[in-house]
Amino acid sequence: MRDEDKRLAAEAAVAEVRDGMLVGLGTGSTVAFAIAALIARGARIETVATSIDSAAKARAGGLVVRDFADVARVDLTIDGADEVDARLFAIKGAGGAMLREKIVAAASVRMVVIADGSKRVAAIGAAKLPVEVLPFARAFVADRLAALGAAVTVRDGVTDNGNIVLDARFGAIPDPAALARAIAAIPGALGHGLFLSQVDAAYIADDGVVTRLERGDASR
Ligand SMILES: O=C[C@H](O)[C@H](O)[C@H](O)COP(=O)(O)O
Repeated sequence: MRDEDKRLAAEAAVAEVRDGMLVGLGTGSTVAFAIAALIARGARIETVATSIDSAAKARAGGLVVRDFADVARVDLTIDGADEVDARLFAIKGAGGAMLREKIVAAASVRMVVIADGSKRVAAIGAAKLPVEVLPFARAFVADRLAALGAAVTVRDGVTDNGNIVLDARFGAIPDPAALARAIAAIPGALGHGLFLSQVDAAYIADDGVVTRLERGDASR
């Protein structure tokens, strides 16, 4: 059922895609359904990808994937999330792609999140918050994150950028904007999974029913 909901959310977001667009492809199991839907539709688009994995999936289906290093503006990005709340605050990065995802989101005219209902929360903060860290700065950044109140673990492996990920568990995040600023100010912390301003809309599917949350929509 969860996979079916991921697929429904992905297809709802893909309905926003128009021929000629440059589309940002996020990363993860939900985005895989969006990539599959774009391929199945034969969409006449170009894409940029936020991970090696998403680029490979898109190219395997015949989509054009441009090098983001040559791109400054993306029309629409579709990405997953680990948690999303009614403010359209999200935590991302369980798959370690949050640094590239945030850059592509920032370059995007519109960014939509797709998720099954398990990702919808009253207030983000229970999920681990991933922080991409220059390997040189591992212990220093871990210490600073602990000083901010997190239980910190070092993730195995490296990101597509060759860096490491520290997972910071805060349990709750009463002031997400202050935390985002504090983490961004740590030298060696290259990016983190708090998305507070980037998400314009979210398609969330719960037991076969897709709900769209739109930024600025008072009915949320
Ligand atoms: O780094 C990974 C990304 O932020 C994903 O978009 C996020 O973790 C959601 O992934 P999934 O759709 O597999 O739950």
